[in-house]
Amino acid sequence: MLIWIFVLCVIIITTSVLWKKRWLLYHAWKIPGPFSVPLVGSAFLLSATKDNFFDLLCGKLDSWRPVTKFWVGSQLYIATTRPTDVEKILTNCLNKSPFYDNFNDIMKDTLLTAKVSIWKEHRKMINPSFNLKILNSYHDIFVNYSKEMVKFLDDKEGVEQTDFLRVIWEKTLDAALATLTNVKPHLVKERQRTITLTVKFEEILIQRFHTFWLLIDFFWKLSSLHKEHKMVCQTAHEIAESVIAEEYKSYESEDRNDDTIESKRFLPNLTNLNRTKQITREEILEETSFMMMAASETAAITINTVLTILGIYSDIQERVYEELVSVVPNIENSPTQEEINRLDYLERVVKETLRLITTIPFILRYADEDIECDPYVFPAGSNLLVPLVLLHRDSEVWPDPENFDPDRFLHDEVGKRHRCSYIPFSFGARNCIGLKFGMMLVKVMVATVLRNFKVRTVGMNSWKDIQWDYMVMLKTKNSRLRFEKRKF
Ligand code: HEM
Repeated sequence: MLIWIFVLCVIIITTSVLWKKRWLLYHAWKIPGPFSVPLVGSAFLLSATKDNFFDLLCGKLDSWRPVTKFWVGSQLYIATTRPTDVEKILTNCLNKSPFYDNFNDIMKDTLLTAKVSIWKEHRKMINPSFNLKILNSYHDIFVNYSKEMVKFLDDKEGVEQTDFLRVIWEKTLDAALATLTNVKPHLVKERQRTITLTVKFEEILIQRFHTFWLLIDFFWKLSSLHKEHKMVCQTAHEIAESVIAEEYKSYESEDRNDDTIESKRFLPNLTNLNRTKQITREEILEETSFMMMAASETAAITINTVLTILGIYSDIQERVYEELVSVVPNIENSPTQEEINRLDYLERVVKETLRLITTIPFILRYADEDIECDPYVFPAGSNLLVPLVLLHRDSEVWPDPENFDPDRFLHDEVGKRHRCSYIPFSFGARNCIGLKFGMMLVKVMVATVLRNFKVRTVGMNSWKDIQWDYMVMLKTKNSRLRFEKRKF
């Protein structure tokens, strides 16, 4: 008897779940996709170690392109590499996928993760701090931290750099603090630990994703990894709190003038808005913690990848150097903002690097409503995966896509492509707020290093020899760089 009651309950629950999801299932059914089994979906096709997950995911999505659906448990994922679909998704779906909830312990209601209602308010408050006038005032600060990198390399000339990313990251973190806040970086105790903690946070998440029982919340919360994760998040917040405390101190000690450019920077601006109760201190803490990481890590990774690529393709590096010498003839002079803007070839090199090796290779949105992408409907309730890295390597858009060729970004070539065929900073209202900041910082740092040094990548002949560490961002794993001082 009991067994029959149990079977009946299972049938009732399954039918009611299927009934609730009938539209999702109906539209999903029409979209092509790999084999999937009840409860697990197609997740077993994506099971891999952390070392080969990125290649496996790219390989599978590539073989299922241009549009595919797959199930991970009860969650429907739809991936597309058609630029027209991508434009619709990034314009209409501003909410992030529930996948981003994994970051909630360290950054809950931040620009990256917040639900659209909170995001809209925060973005409106933060946008003015990224206008061109304010960004232009950062140029000299970026130059100063670039010179520190040159000084570091002068002291270590000829020494093989096996973790140059860390060296760059320390400089980009200081540059972010010196520009986005009014705090002098050296006053922030243990700021270098932020980097160690960020790396640890990412490692813990990777370990969680690759241990299937840790994906179940109940087991995750009982695990020692979760305890470690909590400790990392707490310490990261303490460091961000110390930045905010310094900001408040400088706020109180100086004669206030709210019309200066300095008062419009990211943190001073939020501190002002806190006085008028438009944002809480808790929200400022979350946003600051995330912004420092977003600004410093993405830029550092991009600079490291550009240098690694130029170390491999020495002919391209020589062209960058020739351009640098013609635009900034006197090595004693730091490049001015106007000179940096004239480095067209360097800009094309950075863009081509971000095409082939997209720092953030995937983004995920959530469909709150049905999105029509002829002949399919991406139904409300699905997770929409935009594989930027595959979009950027689509042979129908990019002839010989695996060839590193900066001239793809010559003005006339750009005009021939769909505007969503190249979007390393995402697209639409929820794109990267730091696009211009990031491009400026990357160009200034790379230009300053290459004006002084020739870089060589040890043991690699092609970008395909680079191995990758993937967790949200794509970092080089095996890059060994050697710097030789240029003779003048
Ligand atoms: C230099 C290389 C950079 C790249 C390739 C990059 C790329 C991206 C991408 C693809 C997104 C969308 C992420 C998603 O939707 O999941 C994003 C978002 C974001 N980025 Fe960047 N970024 C860079 C630098 C920066 C810098 C320097 C800052 C800060 C100064 C920054 C701040 C942000 C913020 C706050 C968001 C969330 C925006 C929102 O949802 O409103 N990024 N970035």
